[in-house]
Amino acid sequence: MFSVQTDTRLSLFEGLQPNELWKASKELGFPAALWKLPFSNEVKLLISLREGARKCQPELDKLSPGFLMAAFDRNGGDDVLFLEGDIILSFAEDLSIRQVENALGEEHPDVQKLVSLAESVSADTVSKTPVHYTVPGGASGSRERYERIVALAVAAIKQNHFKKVVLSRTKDLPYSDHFQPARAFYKLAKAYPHAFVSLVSLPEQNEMWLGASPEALVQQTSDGIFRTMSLAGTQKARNDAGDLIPRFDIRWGEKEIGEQALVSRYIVECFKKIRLREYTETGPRTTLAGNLYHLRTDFEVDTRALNFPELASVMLSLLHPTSAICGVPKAPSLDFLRKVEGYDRSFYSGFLGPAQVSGDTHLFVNLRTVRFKDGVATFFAGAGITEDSVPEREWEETELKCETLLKVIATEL
Ligand SMILES: C=C(O[C@H]1C=CC=C(C(=O)O)[C@@H]1O)C(=O)O
Repeated sequence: MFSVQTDTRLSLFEGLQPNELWKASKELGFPAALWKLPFSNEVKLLISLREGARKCQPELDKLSPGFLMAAFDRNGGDDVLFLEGDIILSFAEDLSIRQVENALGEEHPDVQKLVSLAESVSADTVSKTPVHYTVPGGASGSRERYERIVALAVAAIKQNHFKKVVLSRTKDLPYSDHFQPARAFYKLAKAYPHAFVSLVSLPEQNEMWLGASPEALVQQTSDGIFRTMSLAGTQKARNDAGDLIPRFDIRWGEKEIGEQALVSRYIVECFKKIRLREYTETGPRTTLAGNLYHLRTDFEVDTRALNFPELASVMLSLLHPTSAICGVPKAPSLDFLRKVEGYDRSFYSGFLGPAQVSGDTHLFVNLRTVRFKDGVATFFAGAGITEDSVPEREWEETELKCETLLKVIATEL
């Protein structure tokens, strides 16, 4: 187990706001991550006082506190990015600092540099002129391609190549120099209390990722409880008047029930592979994720009772990529994606989240996410294709998924 002398004095950081520290770390080229766990008001900011994120294997029980970020396609186990938790700050809802974990100490020159730059970033630099952007609707060039590959996938499923594949697409929009990522993060965190909201800056890649994920991949808390979930099946959560449809009025069709059952079965198969029978399974239940409802089943294991502390690492390597983002069976559906999807998903549908922060690990699937790079905001969304899929509806589903973020941050771009 890792042990570092951690400085927990508030003094140096007192009065600083997350957006000031965010901007300072970006300017200094330090990788950083800002996040909020589902149903929590506490926001955490992790800053890695190093030139880049290091690469590692996600052996969760052996890691020091940090933030992991993995691409969708790990090519049989490629390393994942690890943002070292040199400084981890916890902010209350009123943005005051609740806790500081500073592994380098207040005297460290990079810590001093960061704090003095953050102090000089005045909150008044926030642009007062709102940049309005009308989200374009209707058909785009890529709609045709997407619907064509959905039709191809349905044909492949009917020919028994696989049972399900999750096909994704992107949507590009420009963003202006006035764009304030930390402000967009707070808007999302407020709009989606149930989601894992995160903002990650990767200076080496010259990109930022903002997202509101509804799907936990692997969680392990300091009391030894391991959790994962199967999440699939999608329906609009609001009627045409914009009112939330009550959860209990939601009815699911055969397509969605089957699609989600495949994900649950996949998780159970992973447990079987390691001969683990002592898990609880709750669901499926209808769960809200932004502007959408999904079907969700929760799985839980007491790793202490089983004396199995490495379960989270083992399950991570078995689960990713799950059938909620790849397909069933995994190998032929992944092969189909690599050949047909036609673009690099990068970190979309990979996983990300804090590892060993206060003894807890919370890794989420990188869904409902947008990448900011070179003036282009790229939204990513996918839909589970089964033999009952209708290409037009799947496209519309991906539009709804893009809207999860767009609705909240369009005026910020
Ligand atoms: C692949 C995505 O969502 C997954 C998670 C929930 C429901 C899904 C679905 O209904 O297809 C997807 O499996 C995405 O948001 O890009």
